[in-house]
Amino acid sequence: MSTQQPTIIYTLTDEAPLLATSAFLPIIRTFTGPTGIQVTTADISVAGRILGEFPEFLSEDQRVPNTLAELGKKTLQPDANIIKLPNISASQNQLVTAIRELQAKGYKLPDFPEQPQTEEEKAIRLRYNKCLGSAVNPVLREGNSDRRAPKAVKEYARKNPHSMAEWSQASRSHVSHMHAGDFYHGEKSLTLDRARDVKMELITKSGKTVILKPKVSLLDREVIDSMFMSKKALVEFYEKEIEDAHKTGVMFSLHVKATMMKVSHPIVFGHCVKIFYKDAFEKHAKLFEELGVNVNNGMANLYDKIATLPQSKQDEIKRDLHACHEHRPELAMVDSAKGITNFHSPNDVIVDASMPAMIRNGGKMWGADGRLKDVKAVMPESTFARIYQEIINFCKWHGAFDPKTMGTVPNVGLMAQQAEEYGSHDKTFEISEDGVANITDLATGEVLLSQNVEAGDIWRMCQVKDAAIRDWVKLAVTRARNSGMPVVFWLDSYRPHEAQLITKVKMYLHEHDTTGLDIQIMSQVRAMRYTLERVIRGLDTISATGNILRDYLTDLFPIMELGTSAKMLSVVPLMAGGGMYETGAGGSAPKHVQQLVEENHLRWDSLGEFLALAVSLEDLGIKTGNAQAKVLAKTLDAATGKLLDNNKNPSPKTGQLDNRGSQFYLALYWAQELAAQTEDAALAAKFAPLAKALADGEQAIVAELAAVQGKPVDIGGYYKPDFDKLDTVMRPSATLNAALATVKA
Ligand SMILES: NC(=O)C1=CN([C@@H]2O[C@H](COP(=O)(O)OP(=O)(O)OC[C@H]3O[C@@H](n4cnc5c(N)ncnc54)[C@H](OP(=O)(O)O)[C@@H]3O)[C@@H](O)[C@H]2O)C=CC1
Ligand SMILES: O=C(O)CCC(=O)C(=O)O
Ligand SMILES: [Mg+2]
Repeated sequence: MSTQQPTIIYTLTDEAPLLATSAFLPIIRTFTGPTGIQVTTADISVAGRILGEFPEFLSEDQRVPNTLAELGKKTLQPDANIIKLPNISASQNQLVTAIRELQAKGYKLPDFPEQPQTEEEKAIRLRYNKCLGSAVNPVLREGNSDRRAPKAVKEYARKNPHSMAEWSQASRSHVSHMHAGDFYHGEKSLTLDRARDVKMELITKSGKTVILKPKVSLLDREVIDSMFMSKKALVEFYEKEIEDAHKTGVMFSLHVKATMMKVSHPIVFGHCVKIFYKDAFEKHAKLFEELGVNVNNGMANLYDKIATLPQSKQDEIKRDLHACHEHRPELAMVDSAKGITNFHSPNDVIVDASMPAMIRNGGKMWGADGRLKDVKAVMPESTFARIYQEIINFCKWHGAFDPKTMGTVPNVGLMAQQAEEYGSHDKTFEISEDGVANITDLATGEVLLSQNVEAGDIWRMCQVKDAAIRDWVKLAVTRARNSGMPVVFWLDSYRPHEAQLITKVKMYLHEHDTTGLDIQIMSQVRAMRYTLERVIRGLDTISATGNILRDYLTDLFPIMELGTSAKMLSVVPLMAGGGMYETGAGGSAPKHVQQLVEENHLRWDSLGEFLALAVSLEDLGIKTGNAQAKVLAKTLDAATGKLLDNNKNPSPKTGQLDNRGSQFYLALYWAQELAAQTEDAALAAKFAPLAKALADGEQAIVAELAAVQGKPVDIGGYYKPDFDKLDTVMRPSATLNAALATVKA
């Protein structure tokens, strides 16, 4: 990107956010056009990433560049200004479906090798693996995370509180986690004394050396961890908890993050399914192996694989699976109407969103009969699960939170430079044989960290670079200073990794003037308790956390405070000087696409996009000295405030104002704000006619947008929709389109 023109890069992602973009980009360009700010796009959708990975299989005109890699490079340049919408972190099932859709569209991609045998298949599988799970965020997040509810949004939530179910002290809901044998209990950690290249190797009991990762280059003062999850302990834990739920008559649910922990959590998930249906799996072990059933990809995989069998055999397997339910607890449902359970796919229940939803529902999840019930929430790894038990205890005692009065909990999260779990994907292994797992210095042969492991254990290495930690501490201090809020670092001195972080946090705090600031370090459970005690008193507290708690808390608190994390401001100040502005903290909500396709109503709330665009413009204004960008930012913020005040956000119900209507109101208010401001007379003059046209056309536009609803629409694909069709569907108001077209750059 050699252009001198100030540029914002807007990402094209998947599902609902992409749909919203089809309508919003033309609006953005209408407003930025006269100021010379360029808005370019970068396609990082799962379909785009697949195509970018396999150019040699495609015809010339089908080829696309590896946009994600290019955008990753851009994040390392000081002028980067990126608006990042949520993208699919694909499960294997989603990836396979996306590949099939692309193949059906004429892209001659190789099939996804589920069980690669030949070298060629293994190579293809490795390339497809790059598109699996959380494959985008670790590449782009070259900075730490600053997520908060903007003042106007918090005020709006106070005035228009969302519904919160009641909590009863008699609730039987609780969290179950391991007390031994999990990553927490087996963790070892150290800070490097100098830059080193290391390897990860397994020395088996039988005397073999298996090199699992030949080389990892580590920097001076980097923190590394070696940890493992014992398969034996995990399986025993599941047996015990499933039995406990059955005996005590409470519903069972499993909460993992198979997208972000894309190697370890599908395995953790798969063991649970196999234990739950143990009898059926034992009986059909040989057949399942022949069929290549892999329930790490959920029960959906099993049903898919047995579909090729004769009907009588299929019926027998289904009967045997059903029979297991006789002596197993009731399972929480993802979709009780369609009979989809918690075990259907590992990505269906993603802990950051699923636990807050449960807590908001008074500690309940849906049962097979379509009723809300108390539930045992199983999160095997104890490291972070304990925070949820603490908040459940709190709700049982104090009742549900009150959005009208509760304080806010912004987050400053450590995630830069593939920090912690983000960097672990290629350093996580399922151990093949009993032995010793070592992280060994390549040059000296010195064993830095060593673990005794057994076959089936999951062993992984995480790392955090010193510069990332230093930047995180700086960001926390800056946020404390700018907001006047206290900061709590959620760090547990009993956890080896966090003990290393505590030393560094204390050291780097000395680099800042912290006079008058309230900065504390507390273990996670204490931090939760302390924060909640303040929350119910209406007091605000910044949480400074590692990567996983960043993810968990930035859904948990927004969902309590605002009803959704979609309304969060989510900034990534890039360490190289640029900025990435994420929209909300939520995902891509597949249900939303279904509703659009069936009923032509898009419930997706683009408030996150509006907030992100305003800070992106402001940053551009400051860094390039473009005064008009600043005016655009200020007026957009005011327009967003007005949108909230006037309740013009989308409704989930078909027939009412949807995403497109909400965007129309934003455009109207933005144009009015621009016309009314006095800082830039040229801009005021440019947008006055648009403000008038939109105000005059309000009734017609809203009617045109409403008229299309209630009927199915065709967008030409799920993973790779047809952009022309999208344009037609997402921009159905001729009056609005004509008004926008009158503004000339
Ligand atoms: N930054 C990123 O790129 C992220 C990507 N993801 C990906 O998103 C997908 C779905 O994840 P999931 O855990 O279900 O999380 P989601 O946040 O997509 O969904 C949870 C629920 O939150 C509500 N919601 C979230 N955002 C909005 C919005 N802008 N407008 C209206 N409602 C919203 C919806 O509730 P309701 O339907 O009740 O309105 C939705 O069903 C996965 O592929 C996941 O990997 C997830 C998190 C972050
Ligand atoms: O990278 C991911 O998949 C996690 C995304 C997410 O949920 C978040 O950043 O809040
Ligand atoms: Mg999240």
